[in-house]
Amino acid sequence: MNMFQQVVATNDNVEACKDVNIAIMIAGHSRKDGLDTKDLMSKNVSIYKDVASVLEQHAAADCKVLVVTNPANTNALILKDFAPSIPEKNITCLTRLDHNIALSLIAEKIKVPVSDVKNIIIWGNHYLHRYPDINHATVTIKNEEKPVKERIGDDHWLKTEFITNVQQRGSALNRSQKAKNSALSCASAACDHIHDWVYGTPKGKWVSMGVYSDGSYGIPKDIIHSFLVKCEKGKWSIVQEKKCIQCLELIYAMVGLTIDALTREKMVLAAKDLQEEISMAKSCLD
Ligand SMILES: NC(=O)c1ccc[n+]([C@@H]2O[C@H](COP(=O)([O-])OP(=O)(O)OC[C@H]3O[C@@H](n4cnc5c(N)ncnc54)[C@H](O)[C@@H]3O)[C@@H](O)[C@H]2O)c1
Repeated sequence: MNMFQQVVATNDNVEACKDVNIAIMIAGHSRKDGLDTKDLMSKNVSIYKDVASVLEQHAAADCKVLVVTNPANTNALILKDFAPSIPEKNITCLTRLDHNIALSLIAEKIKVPVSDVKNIIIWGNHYLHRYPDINHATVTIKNEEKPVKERIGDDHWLKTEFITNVQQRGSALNRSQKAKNSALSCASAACDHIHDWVYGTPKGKWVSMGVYSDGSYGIPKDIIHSFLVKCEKGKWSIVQEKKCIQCLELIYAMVGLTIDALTREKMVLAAKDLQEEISMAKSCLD
């Protein structure tokens, strides 16, 4: 059944937010407007402060929010601060574009379709220090699932060119396509984010989403940080770090992921970068 009914184009925030179940927030300025970081931030966080209360008052009670506008993690946090009655679980930001870029670079390197690669993680902020972690990623070739690291076998490339490419690909797209910038791949990533959030992620597969930190992996609490999540029945949950659990009376099992020293170092850097960005954003609102 085709659920699409109509498009309403409006510059009235109340009309735009009325009864919406899914809000994809793309309003704002981008670097192509020639703004420096502080000016861009100041303009965009003010937009998010203003729109937060409109969304809180007029959107559907269960509205799922995806913030795309940069600085995406921080705008999402500002939106939450100024819309306190929207549940934390309902406010997210887009890091799926970085996730998709990382998948495609790996697929290109191994020469397989992107759909054969899974479980890359983007940690941190949708900005300079976002960190693509391939330690748990796998590629399936002829029905055989193997670690990406093993298939690539070029540790130097993974630790250098690959990381830099993921971190800089968005701005490279902006430079190369000028006015069109990364809009199409960004739109496609936003669809992926909402699709998986609403319909769920397949068993054994996770995706990257900017979500409220509960302190998992030692990431500071109460910031919006990119984690690996799985989604089920319209809800996301963070895939947890390796720990020992009691599964039967006297039987213990190790579940979750292990984090290596390099990833831990990059995660700390990404979280620090994000906390500095949040302080700068809050100073713009004072
Ligand atoms: N998170 C990501 O992965 C990702 C990827 C690409 C772009 N982005 C960001 O998304 C944002 C949008 O990018 P774009 O290329 O579509 O920019 P754009 O300039 O083409 O579109 C932004 C739109 O927002 C509108 N706008 C400006 N102020 C507004 C306000 N106060 N209320 C309502 N609308 C307003 C503008 O008129 C414009 O139409 C930028 O901040 C960009 O950096 C994020």
